[in-house]
Amino acid sequence: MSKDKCALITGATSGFGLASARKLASEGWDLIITGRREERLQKLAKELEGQVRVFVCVLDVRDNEAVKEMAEKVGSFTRHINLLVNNAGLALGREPAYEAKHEDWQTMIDTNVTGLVNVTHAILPKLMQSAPATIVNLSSVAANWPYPGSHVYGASKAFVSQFSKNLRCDLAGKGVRVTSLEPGMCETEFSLVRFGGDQQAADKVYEGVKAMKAEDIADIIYWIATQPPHININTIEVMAEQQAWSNFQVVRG
Ligand SMILES: NC(=O)C1=CN([C@@H]2O[C@H](COP(=O)(O)OP(=O)(O)OC[C@H]3O[C@@H](n4cnc5c(N)ncnc54)[C@H](OP(=O)(O)O)[C@@H]3O)[C@@H](O)[C@H]2O)C=CC1
Ligand SMILES: O=CCS(=O)(=O)O
Repeated sequence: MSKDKCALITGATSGFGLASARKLASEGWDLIITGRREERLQKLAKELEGQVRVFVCVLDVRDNEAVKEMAEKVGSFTRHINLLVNNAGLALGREPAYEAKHEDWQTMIDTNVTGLVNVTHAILPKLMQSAPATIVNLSSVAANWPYPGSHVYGASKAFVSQFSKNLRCDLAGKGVRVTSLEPGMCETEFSLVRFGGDQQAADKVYEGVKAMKAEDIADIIYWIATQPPHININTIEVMAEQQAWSNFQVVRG
């Protein structure tokens, strides 16, 4: 069994999770990669196995029984988990609340809130046994700043940010750091998923903007995880240089 550092990444099939897997592998970290799309996980494992040990686990974070099973199974791969990247998540839709589908709201809550809680609860004992360790929770600028069409997505990320701070309170002095990472616009499959597979609508989001890339976020995650053990990065909000806040809207009668 390896004594090297080991990271568990949820949502490693795309975007931040995929880029983080590559970054961490290039730095010698063993990996537990999870997500629902098995083919992508196997392809990634093949790519990285020359560099580090990789454990593949097909997992829907919404299914708490499956999450608990995964936490059991990883015991055969590693005795320690030094980094949990709680990354699996999604937005669905950009229409106003009164046109949104209830089903989409439920899926965002089930994934971004319940899924993240499921994984944290199952893996926390292993992180504590492995201290020093780090949890990086993928929140969003949408947790901090309202915008039209963000309704449940932004609210689910506000949960992630506050949960991160509350976890910090309980874990202080126990060697497990917690960071709420709050990125703005990043070009990944995020918008493609948000717009139900409409590539044109997704491309429009990034038109004329040098958006951040998944690799930028992976570098930040790696930096957070490799701070000296006595330092906790509480929150990082990060945006593309071309993105900033806008003014209040006024609806005139
Ligand atoms: N891109 C952006 O602009 C920003 C994104 N974020 C957040 O960062 C995180 C990653 O997003 P990003 O990489 O951009 O998006 P992607 O769509 O590229 O990746 C999302 C990942 O989440 C996984 N996922 C989604 N639902 C589930 C589920 N039920 N169970 C397990 N895995 C799941 C997907 O895997 P699979 O489908 O195979 O299960 C995929 O690997 C998300 O939480 C997102 O909200 C935050 C701020 C900005
Ligand atoms: O979390 C994603 C960033 S945004 O689309 O809400 O600005």
